[in-house]
Amino acid sequence: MASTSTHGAHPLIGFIGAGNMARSLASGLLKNGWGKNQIILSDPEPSQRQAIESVLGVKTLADNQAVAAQADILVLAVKPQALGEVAAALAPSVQKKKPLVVSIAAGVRLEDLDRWLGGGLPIVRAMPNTAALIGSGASGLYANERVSEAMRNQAESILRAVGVTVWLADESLMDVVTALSGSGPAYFFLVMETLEQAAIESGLDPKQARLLTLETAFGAAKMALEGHEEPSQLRRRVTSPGGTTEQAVKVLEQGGIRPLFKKAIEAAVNRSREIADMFGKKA
Ligand SMILES: NC(=O)C1=CN([C@@H]2O[C@H](COP(=O)(O)OP(=O)(O)OC[C@H]3O[C@@H](n4cnc5c(N)ncnc54)[C@H](OP(=O)(O)O)[C@@H]3O)[C@@H](O)[C@H]2O)C=CC1
Ligand SMILES: O=C(O)[C@@H]1CCC=N1
Repeated sequence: MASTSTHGAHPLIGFIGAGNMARSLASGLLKNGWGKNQIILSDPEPSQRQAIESVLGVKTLADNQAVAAQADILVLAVKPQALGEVAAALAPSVQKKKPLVVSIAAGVRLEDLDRWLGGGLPIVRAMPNTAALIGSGASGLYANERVSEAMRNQAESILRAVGVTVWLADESLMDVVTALSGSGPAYFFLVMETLEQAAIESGLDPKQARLLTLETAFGAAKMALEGHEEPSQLRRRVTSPGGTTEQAVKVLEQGGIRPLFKKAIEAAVNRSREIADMFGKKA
């Protein structure tokens, strides 16, 4: 096994749960110079483990405790509803090993996770998004007070392997990040679906409608990311006075696109809080 040093230069990173997110992160780490022998994953499903071993070439185990007993950094990547039970079972191992814990579970607060794990641990909470699968993710991070500067850098380097990261000033902002960038890909997919369908209904060939929709979304995102101008300014540049865009944007504004998105974000924020309360009540 790679290293026995705690948080040393070549730490061993263990993933509990080897689903989509854990695989994306492990794959991102490998592309960013981590060695295959620095990564280990546990998952109950044999076919899942076999697939990971053959695709990524990293070790997998069925036993969560065996991973937790050796990992310097332990990434918890099971579904939020499973985390209470999984974390409580890991408590003896993590209390002995004292790893840096990184949780990517949506809506599980640090305080609850720390309690399930037996208390006193350095924990970073992260909210990535599905674009981590292709290395274009965006994550919010928040650390508890036991996380040192070096540990923050370690946690950040894991999430940065699959995209950009921002540190939050307050844990409650995780709910906003979940609503914005965690759920956000779904909003853009919905807009793509809607535009494509409208173009088809206006007579365009479906394949052409798909291609033009996706390339338009990509081109707009790329221009905005280049950062030479604000998105509002870029929008104004497309909107010729008396032209076509002006009419479409007017319909969207009059239809309440801004208050509608505001309401959508608020609904997601509220649900994130509800989920946190629901899981937090579990012993
Ligand atoms: N998907 C997304 O867009 C985002 C997800 N997240 C968070 O990431 C986490 C993982 O999500 P995702 O990868 O999508 O989900 P997946 O369902 O793909 O991954 C979870 C994995 O955990 C395994 N698992 C279940 N029970 C246990 C157990 N007791 N011990 C070890 N492993 C277990 C599952 O196995 P099996 O399939 O056999 O049950 C599965 O392989 C979640 O907490 C989610 O909130 C965060 C941001 C965005
Ligand atoms: O919809 C959800 O609850 C999760 C969290 C962010 C993305 N998917």
